[in-house]
This record gives sequence, C-alpha cells and structure tokens, in this order.
Amino acid sequence: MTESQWHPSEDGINFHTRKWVKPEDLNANGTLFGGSLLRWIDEEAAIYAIIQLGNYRVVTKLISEINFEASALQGDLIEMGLTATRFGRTSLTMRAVVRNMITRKRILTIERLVFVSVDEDGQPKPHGYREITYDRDRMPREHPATGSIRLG
Ligand SMILES: CCCCCCCCCCCCCCCC(=O)SCCNC(=O)CCNC(=O)[C@H](O)C(C)(C)COP(=O)(O)OP(=O)(O)OC[C@H]1O[C@@H](n2cnc3c(N)ncnc32)[C@H](O)[C@@H]1OP(=O)(O)O
Repeated sequence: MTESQWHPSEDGINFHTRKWVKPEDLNANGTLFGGSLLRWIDEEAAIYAIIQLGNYRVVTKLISEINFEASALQGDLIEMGLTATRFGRTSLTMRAVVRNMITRKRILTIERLVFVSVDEDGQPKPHGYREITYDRDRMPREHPATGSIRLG
C-alpha cells in the first residue's frame, strides 16, 4: 500500500480500534505474535457481531484463510477494521483488515469471519437483520451478567 492510498477507511472498512504493540505481544523473533492479533480480531468481531445482530450470544463459527502480509514491532500502533459482508438467517459474515499505523503497511486480511447468533441453549437463532447499522440501535439492553435486570 502506498502512502497516497492510505485513508481512514479502505474497501468500505472503517478502522475503529487501535492497539499499541507491547512486549507481551511479541513472538521469539521480536515481532507481533500472530496469536495475539487473532485474539484481538476475534474479540473485535464478537463486539461488532453483537452490535449488528442485537444479541450478546454470538459464537465464532469460521475464520477463513488468514493472509499475514507484514508485521509489527514493539511500540508500533496497529488499527483493526471490520465490515459485514453478508447477513445470513442466523449468521453474519465479516471481512477484517489490520494495518500498521507506523509503517503504513497492511498487516493482514481475513476474507471471511462467520459468527452465529445463538439462543440460551447455544442453538442458532435467526437475527432478522439484512443490513449494516452504523448506530447503536440494536445494542442488547439486558446484560448477561445481570440476567433479567434491564439497563437504562
Ligand atoms: C448491554 C449488553 C452488553 C452485552 C455485552 C456482552 C458481552 C459478552 C461478549 C461475549 C462475546 C462472546 C464471543 C464468543 C466468541 C467465542 O469464543 S465462541 C467459541 C468458539 N465457537 C464455538 O464454540 C462455536 C461452536 N459451534 C457451535 O456451537 C455450532 O456449530 C453453531 C455455531 C451453534 C452452529 O451450529 P450448526 O449446527 O452448524 O448450525 P447450522 O444451522 O447448520 O448453521 C448455522 C449458521 O452457520 C452457518 N455455517 C455453518 N457452518 C458453516 C461453515 N462451515 N462456514 C460458514 N458458515 C457456516 C450456516 O450457514 C448457518 O448460517 P445461516 O444460513 O443461518 O445464516
């Protein structure tokens, strides 16, 4: 990616979450550990799916081929972006891109992350949505830790 192609968004993906690469995120070569990155992406995707599907019970179903294009070093800042690419009946498919804000290189792309909305028994539950929301209108208003106590 050249400097002139560097934009706040890329292929419809907005980059919201930034991470600072710390010593505990490094592998034995002193570069960003892929496992740390995948943990961050899985968490980011879970939050995105909760916001899109209006259900805090979502599970990771599938993570497609991961293309590691460049790395990051201690002290680098990275940014993660996701966008929904397909709303199924119970599933949501997302595309992920991670970029290095210092080197301006793309670190990875994942073409398909599939999450499934489930019910209290862990069975697939239809979510009823077809399009991306850019608001917080589908946010669940009942917290899993507080059971039936409804928030504000
Ligand atoms: C104020 C409130 C704040 C709230 C604040 C909450 C904070 C709280 C955060 C918690 C966040 C948790 C985030 C956890 C993230 C994990 O860590 S989840 C752990 C890892 N994942 C798992 O353990 C899932 C294990 N798998 C399963 O349980 C079952 O496979 C599933 C997911 C229930 C699906 O069951 P299934 O029998 O495959 O169901 P099936 O009906 O055949 O398929 C369901 C959907 O998946 C699709 N699918 C199935 N297989 C595939 C495949 N191979 N490829 C693509 N799609 C597939 C189907 O096409 C279908 O999609 P739709 O056509 O309905 O859209």
